[in-house]
Amino acid sequence: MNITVTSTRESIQISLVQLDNYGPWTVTPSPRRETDLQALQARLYAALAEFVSTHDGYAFFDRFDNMIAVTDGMTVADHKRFQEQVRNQYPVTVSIGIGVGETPTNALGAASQALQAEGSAQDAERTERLATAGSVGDTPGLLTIAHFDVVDVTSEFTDRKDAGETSLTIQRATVSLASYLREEYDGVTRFVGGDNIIALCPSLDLEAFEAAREHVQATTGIDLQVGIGEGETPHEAGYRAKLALEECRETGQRIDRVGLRATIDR
Ligand SMILES: Nc1nc2c(ncn2[C@@H]2O[C@H](COP(=O)(O)OP(=O)(O)OP(=O)(O)O)[C@@H](O)[C@H]2O)c(=O)[nH]1
Repeated sequence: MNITVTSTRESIQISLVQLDNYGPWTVTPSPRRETDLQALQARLYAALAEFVSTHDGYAFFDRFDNMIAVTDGMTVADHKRFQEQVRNQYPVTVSIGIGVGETPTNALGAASQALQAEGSAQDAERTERLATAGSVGDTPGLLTIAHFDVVDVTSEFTDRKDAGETSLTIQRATVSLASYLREEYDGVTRFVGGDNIIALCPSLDLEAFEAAREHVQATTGIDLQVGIGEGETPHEAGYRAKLALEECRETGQRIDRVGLRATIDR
């Protein structure tokens, strides 16, 4: 195990990006071909990921019609630019709730409530709303990101087991971890592809991450390893988490943390 780095963050900013009136659109004038909808959703997610990346943010596809981004430092004007980009390039528009909270769960809850106050996701009159809760664009301090993955997924699952069974196994691990971190620590946790699960967390000690790992092992039998990173932006924190995860892979330890001593040059 690596050294404990103590850091605090007073707040985190999370944006909830919601496609406007998407449900009715998918069946108007008649149900649209499913693969066309899948391609559109994938492109919109790619657009969001690339947009927040230019501001060193993080993005999660969530349910695709509702996407989440960690947008610390991004202003209302930045979000409006993304709305304009979607309007100009796609056959749909998006509304956005921006929430600032003391914990990831609080921030996402605040973003949700701000957006819900603007009207229903299936209200044809609610178009391109941008609602805020808290001091947007002003979240100084350090952010914590934990990047989990399944130990040896390739040799234990991908190369040996039925792909359907493997997928369900990863989903079970995700639900177990996400529920635990939300209930215990107000974390927001999402599957990001492969065997990777990323958690936005308050500043926690290493014992908390070990407890989360043990919970997943006890409830699903899945052995997770986790890299934890801190930084002033989601990218910085997430990149350090990746460096820490690499350390786990090299050493065989299950938890590693990379603090600010690791400089980020990419
Ligand atoms: N989104 C995302 N996917 C990744 C990342 N790293 C690996 N993957 C995906 O996860 C899959 C498994 O890769 P690994 O986790 O390296 O494989 P492993 O067999 O579990 O090996 P160890 O992690 O060393 O235990 C790959 O096929 C990739 O699709 C990452 O940083 N982000």
